[in-house]
Amino acid sequence: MTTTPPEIHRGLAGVVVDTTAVSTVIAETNSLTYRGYPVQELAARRSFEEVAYLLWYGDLPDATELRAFQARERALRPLDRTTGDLLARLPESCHPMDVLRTAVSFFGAEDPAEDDGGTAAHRAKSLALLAKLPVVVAADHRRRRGLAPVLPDPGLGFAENFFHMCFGRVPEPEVVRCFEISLILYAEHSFNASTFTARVVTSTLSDLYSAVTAAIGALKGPLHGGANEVVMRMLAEIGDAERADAWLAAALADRRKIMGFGHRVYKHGDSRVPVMQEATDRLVALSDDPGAARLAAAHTALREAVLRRTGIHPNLDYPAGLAYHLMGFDIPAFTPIFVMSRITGWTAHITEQLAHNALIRPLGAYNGPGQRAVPGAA
Ligand SMILES: CC(=O)SCCNC(=O)CCNC(=O)[C@H](O)C(C)(C)COP(=O)(O)OP(=O)(O)OC[C@H]1O[C@@H](n2cnc3c(N)ncnc32)[C@H](O)[C@@H]1OP(=O)(O)O
Ligand SMILES: O=C([O-])CC(=O)C(=O)O
Repeated sequence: MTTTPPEIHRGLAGVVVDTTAVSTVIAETNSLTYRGYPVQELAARRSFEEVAYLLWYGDLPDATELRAFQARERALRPLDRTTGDLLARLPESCHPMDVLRTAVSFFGAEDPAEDDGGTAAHRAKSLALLAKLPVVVAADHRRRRGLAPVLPDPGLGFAENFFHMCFGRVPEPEVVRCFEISLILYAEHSFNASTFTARVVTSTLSDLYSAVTAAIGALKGPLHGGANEVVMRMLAEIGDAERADAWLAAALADRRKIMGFGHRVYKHGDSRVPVMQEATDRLVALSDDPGAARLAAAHTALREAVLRRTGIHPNLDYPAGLAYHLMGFDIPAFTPIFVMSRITGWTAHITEQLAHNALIRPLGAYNGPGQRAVPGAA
C-alpha cells in the first residue's frame, strides 16, 4: 500500500494555527493594527501605558481608567529585597536576557497565586511584570557599569522612569517620546516566535510566569528580538558609509544573514519601520555626539546596499538598534528593552489562549531509520 507523504510546513511558514483578536499583520498592505487601531496612529497620538491597556482590555482607556491604571503600575514597581539580592548574585558574564528570564521565573516562584489562571489574577500578574521588568533591566544596566541601582520614581511615567532608573536623569521630552514610540511599535505582533512560544506553554495549562520565561528565551535569539543588538554591533564594525557596500558584499559572500533585515511575514517592508526610522532621524538631529551623524550615514548606506544587492527590506530591529544606541543605552540592554514592551502582547495572548484553549501539539513526519532490533534483544 502506498501512502501520500504529508505536506511539511517547515518553520510553520504560512500555517494559520488559530484566531486572535489582539492584532493583525497584513503583509500585502504592510499594515499592523492593535485591537483594530493602526499602530502608526497609536504611535503618533498615544502613550505606551494607553497601548498596554488597549492590548489587555480591548479598548483605549478613558481619562479616569488611565489614571487608575497608571497609579497601579507605579505602585507595583519596587522590587523586594530577595529579588534584588538574587539578581545581584548572577554573573556579569551572563547576558541581561538571562537576568530577565531568571527574574520572571523567580517572580513566579515567589507568587502564592502562581497557578491561578483566572482573568483577574492574570491581569494582576501582567501589570506587576510590566511595572517590575524595567526596574530589573535598569538595575542590571547600571550594575554592568559599576553603579548602584536608582530606585523607581512614582512621579514619572513609564518611559521617563526608565531613563531615570538607568541614568539618574530624564532626557529632553523629544528623546523620551522617541523611546515611547519604540515601545509602542514593539508591543505586539501577532503569532511571532516568542508569542507563539508563550501560547504553546499556556496551552498545557501551565502558569503565566512559565509562559513568559519561555517567551524571553525565544526572543533572545538573533533571528528574532536579539537582532536589534547585532544591528548595532554590525554598524560599529562598518563604521563609515563608504565601507558599507564592501562589508555587505563580504558578508553575503560568506552566506551570512544581515541582522535587522528580512521578515517571515512582511516581504515588501515592515509596517513599523517608517515611523521608527523617522524617530531615529530625529534622535540623530538632536544628538551632540559627533559620531551620531557618521553612524547614521553608515546605517543609511547599509540599508540602501542591502536593498540594491538582495531586494530585502529592513525590519523594526534595524532602526530601533541605532535609536537605542543614540539614547545612550548599552547594546546588551536592547533586547531586554524589547521585553519591557512585548510583555504586553505576550500576556494579552496568554489570556486569549486560555480563554479558548486547545493543546498545541503538531505532528512530525518521521525520517529516521526503519524499525530495527535492539542489539542483544531476543
Ligand atoms: C522583531 C523581529 O523579530 S523582526 C526579525 C528580526 N530578525 C532578523 O533581523 C534576522 C535576519 N533575518 C532573517 O534571518 C530572516 O529574514 C528571518 C528569519 C527574519 C525570516 O526569514 P524566513 O521567512 O524564514 O525567510 P528565509 O530565512 O528562508 O529567507 C528567504 C531567503 O532570503 C534570504 N534572507 C532573508 N533574510 C535575510 C537577511 N537578513 N540577510 C541575508 N539574506 C536573507 C535567505 O537567505 C533566503 O535566501 P535563499 O532562498 O537563497 O536561501
Ligand atoms: O512577527 C515576527 O515574526 C517578528 C516580529 O516582527 C515581531 O515579533 O515583532
